[in-house]
Amino acid sequence: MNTHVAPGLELRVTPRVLSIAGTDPTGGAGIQADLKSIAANGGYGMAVVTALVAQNTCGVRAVHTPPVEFLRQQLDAVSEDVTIDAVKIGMLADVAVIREVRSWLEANRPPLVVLDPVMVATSGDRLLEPSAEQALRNLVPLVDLVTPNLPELAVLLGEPPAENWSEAVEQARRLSAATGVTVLVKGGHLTGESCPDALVNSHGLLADTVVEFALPRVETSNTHGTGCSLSSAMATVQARTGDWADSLAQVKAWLHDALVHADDLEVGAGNGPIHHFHRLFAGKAPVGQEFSRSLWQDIEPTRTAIFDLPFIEALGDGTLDEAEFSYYLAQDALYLNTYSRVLARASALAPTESAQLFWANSARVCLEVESDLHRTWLGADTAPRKLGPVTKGYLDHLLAASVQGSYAVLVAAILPCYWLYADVGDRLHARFLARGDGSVHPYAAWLETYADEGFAAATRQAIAFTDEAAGNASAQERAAMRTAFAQSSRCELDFFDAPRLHAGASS
Ligand SMILES: Nc1ncnc2c1ncn2[C@@H]1O[C@H](COP(=O)(O)OP(=O)(O)OP(=O)(O)O)[C@@H](O)[C@H]1O
Ligand SMILES: Cc1ncc(CO)c(N)n1
Repeated sequence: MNTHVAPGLELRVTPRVLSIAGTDPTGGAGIQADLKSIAANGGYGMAVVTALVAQNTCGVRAVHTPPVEFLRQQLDAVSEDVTIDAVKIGMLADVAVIREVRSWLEANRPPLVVLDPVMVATSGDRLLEPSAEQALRNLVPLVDLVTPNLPELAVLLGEPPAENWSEAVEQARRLSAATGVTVLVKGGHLTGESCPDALVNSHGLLADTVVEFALPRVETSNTHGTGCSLSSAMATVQARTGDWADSLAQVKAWLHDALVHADDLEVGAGNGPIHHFHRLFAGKAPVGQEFSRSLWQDIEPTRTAIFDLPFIEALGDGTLDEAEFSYYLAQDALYLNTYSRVLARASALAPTESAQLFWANSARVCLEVESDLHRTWLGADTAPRKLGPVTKGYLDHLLAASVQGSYAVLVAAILPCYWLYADVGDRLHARFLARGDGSVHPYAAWLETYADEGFAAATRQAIAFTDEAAGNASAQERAAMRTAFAQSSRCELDFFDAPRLHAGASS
């Protein structure tokens, strides 16, 4: 089962994101901001320092650029050990640094690279030698997304700065056309009530589209590091969602609130930092992975009970009675038909396009791929099957969740169907391989369907969408999600036990 949104991109719930940038000892910009931004957006942050900057909220005092050999040692130390899902590149200081990062990128291209073409700090101080501008221009075609502010956009094009938003978007179009790279043009430097950003594309499927997001401009002078924070957040969220527009919508909303709470921090006398962890400090419920992890912990007894079932034991070692397996599969075929409609309902309720696409695709794949297995196994046996009592109970629960209208509760009800099957498939398959006796497993096709990496990837996405929904849900809704998840898990347990109880009665 393959439900990836963007082909070739391995989406991860907790992406491993590397920032290659300069430092800010006051913690508001550069690498320090990147690490906070990556973590605040659910990633695992790593950092390679290009330059040490003696700066604070008022300005830059000095820059020390270590030898590029040492930069390369840092880059290699990370990439020879860790799989990097996304890279954000910030301050590059001079030509030698750009050359070294470029050479490393050419040898170790991670799937996702975001370039923030840092040239000048919020304070007006230069962070890139003017002689390095051409080298930076030449780096742009190597990346996936470039995030210039208006003066940087002008320098990259060798044109005067845009004076208004429509000129800026036109310039972004020209940069995208010249480089083949998606441009995130930022309106932070304009004035006016609204603060627009736009994703501009000139190539591929999205050719000539401009996706614009504007949020109200926040009345604050504490905007130090917004550009750094935006670009590293984009790298992180994109590695999880695979959709630039969805990523920008999420990141923009987060950044807006980080600006709203910036004044609370009272850091420095100049342009202070934004509040990266405003959501955590606001005492909001667990977001990101924490919520789904706690769901999984809640159902520990149910998971243990599943692995203790005679049905699962026998399915794993291949000794399962064929009549019981046939009963199970026939009930599962009935189940999957309605389940597919429940997935389609999740798609209809989904708050973002990437979620909508994921659930719609899941509805299709579940009918196609899984019912293939059933057709093959059940063969010409087309005798009408009666809905067993456990199957009916499970479907009633899912249908109830799908009609009561909460997307969050519905996805929580759906999730055990992914997660428990991925877990059972993985463990039983590993157990079979560990036996290593070369025997043919009678239920190998079943094990392979659920131990498959594609199914695991889909499960990770379903988990991420559930966490995302939890992050936007009220405390009451999250409690209902917990109940729905636990209830579906018990249904899964009963479903695996049903053949033992009912196979003889009606198959
Ligand atoms: N006052 C504000 N209110 C709301 N959003 C803002 C404000 N200032 C900047 N932004 C947003 O912050 C992000 C960074 O934009 P900006 O154009 O300031 O980039 P930058 O100049 O690279 O940032 P930096 O200040 O780190 O140098 C954009 O998403 C922009 O829309
Ligand atoms: C190190 C560093 N990178 C980027 C910026 C831009 O804000 C900054 N001030 N410092």
